[in-house]
Amino acid sequence: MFKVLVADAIKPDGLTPFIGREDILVVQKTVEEVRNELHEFDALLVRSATKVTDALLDRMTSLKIIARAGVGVDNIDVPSCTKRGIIVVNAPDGNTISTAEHTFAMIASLARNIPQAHQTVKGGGWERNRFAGTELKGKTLGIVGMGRIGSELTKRARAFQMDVFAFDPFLTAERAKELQVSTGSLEDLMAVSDFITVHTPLTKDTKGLFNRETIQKCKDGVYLINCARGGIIDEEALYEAIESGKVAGAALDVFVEEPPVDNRLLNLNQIIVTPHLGASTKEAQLNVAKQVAKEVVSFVDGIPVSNSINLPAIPAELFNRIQPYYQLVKTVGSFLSQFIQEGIKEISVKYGGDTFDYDTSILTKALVSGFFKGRVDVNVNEVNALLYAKERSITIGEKISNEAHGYSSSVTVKIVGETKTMEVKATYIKEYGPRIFAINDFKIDFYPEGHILYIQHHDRPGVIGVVGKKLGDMNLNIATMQVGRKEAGGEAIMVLTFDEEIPEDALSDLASSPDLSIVQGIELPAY
Ligand SMILES: NC(=O)c1ccc[n+]([C@@H]2O[C@H](COP(=O)([O-])OP(=O)(O)OC[C@H]3O[C@@H](n4cnc5c(N)ncnc54)[C@H](O)[C@@H]3O)[C@@H](O)[C@H]2O)c1
Ligand SMILES: O=C(O)CC[C@@H](O)C(=O)O
Repeated sequence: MFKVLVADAIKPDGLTPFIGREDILVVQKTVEEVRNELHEFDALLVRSATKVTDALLDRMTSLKIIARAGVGVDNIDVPSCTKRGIIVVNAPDGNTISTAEHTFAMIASLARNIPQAHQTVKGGGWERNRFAGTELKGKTLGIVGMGRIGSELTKRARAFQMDVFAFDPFLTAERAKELQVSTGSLEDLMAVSDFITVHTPLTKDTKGLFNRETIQKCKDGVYLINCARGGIIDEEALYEAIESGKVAGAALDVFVEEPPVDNRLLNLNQIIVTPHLGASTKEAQLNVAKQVAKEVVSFVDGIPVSNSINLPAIPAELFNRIQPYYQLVKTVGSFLSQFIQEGIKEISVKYGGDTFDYDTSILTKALVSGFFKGRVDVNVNEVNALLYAKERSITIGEKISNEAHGYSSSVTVKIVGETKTMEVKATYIKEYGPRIFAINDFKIDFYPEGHILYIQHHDRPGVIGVVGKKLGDMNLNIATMQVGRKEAGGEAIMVLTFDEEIPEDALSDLASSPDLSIVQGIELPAY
């Protein structure tokens, strides 16, 4: 049973993708409520309340996937998840419209002092002069961060006849033209904008982007809006700038500490605030809950997730195309791993032929994870495979070439160990399935699945008979057998498959035969 912990307030209507799945158990409780069963959960669904720290991950030993019902993953220790092979997914576009609408509501409220006026009237006041505002028409809105929310905001600004000036280092001239916005540096934006709103993630570059020094570069009487993450506008600097009159007002949906405790900004009339409500609409919450629940279901079904933070995205159509090689490289990794039982220095792969016209890094990650699976007792998968190898100073090489060795496509995988080097060539043939067609330059052709016996021997009459007799005496039935050699009378190999696992004593008995130089049992997963 795959156990999912829904730890934060995630809309139950959004959990419909789990309905009818008898293999998935969904538990809606906080981390505290299930503190003694944390090790049992395979998936964790959160919003921003649950802090997914390294310490929590230590206790969730079965965790395979964390889904954030929203955009920002700053409440999740993503590097620690990556190290542990835990996939982190989010719901990047489910709350875009709601957050853009909320931001625009904040801009309009600031311009017309609506929250302050509302409060005064409710208190019996009627101060029309005090709350006179400013028109948005003809004013410049500076948008820092022109991603999903920033881009949506431009449409709302245009409807109010505002000019938009954008700053985003990743915004192309073509996209800016499409969005009908002027662009320039952050300083240019500060110099021309009457209202400035930030829509970036909180990173080391964006933390304190608006600080004592940079705020001084803004127009006098500017309005600042933050509906992204607390800290992008430095809270102390903002307080001082409002007190001095440099900033006319600010709207904050987010704070460095949430909820804000003893925050002086809350004492200022020029500040309007909401309690991190950007994404809090029924539509956004339904969208994000559905998106992340679908991701978890895909994960359970072995379909690649679409919005992973620590894995490359693979569209379903591409995955269907690469799937045969995805599984093949894992199998080849496992095959080689069972041969080379010593320290590894290098794993390299060459992709040959026309199948590989896409980013093959996911295949390389699958290969490396296939190599380590079963070899080490930590969870090595596509999320952490390259990091795991790097931490152990194992060089990973990847090349694309035209050479497919007579097939339409093939992969060549080489492992360099402390004392041994081994190379396998494999392909996938439609309707025949996967084939290993060369091992260390021995030509061979077999289906890499199940219980396999690899034997290396000298090519001379009678050796095959010796092997057959020994196996017969042990009552082991050979399912298939392939032989390969480089030249007559030289070294040769046999690859035999069996319907059942080859017992250890059978392997040691064969290994004691002077005719056989290598005897290796190999277990591979079924296709
Ligand atoms: N208040 C809320 O409830 C709420 C809801 C949703 C999202 N958010 C926040 O809003 C942020 C933006 O969301 P989004 O969906 O638009 O994300 P996005 O990834 O689509 O856009 C972020 C943009 O920021 C840009 N950027 C990154 N660093 C920058 C820098 N130093 N200077 C300028 N631009 C920079 C990126 O190029 C990108 O275009 C999220 O990171 C999240 O933290 C808040
Ligand atoms: O869960 C929420 O309501 C906040 C979501 C928001 O901050 C986000 O990053 O998507």
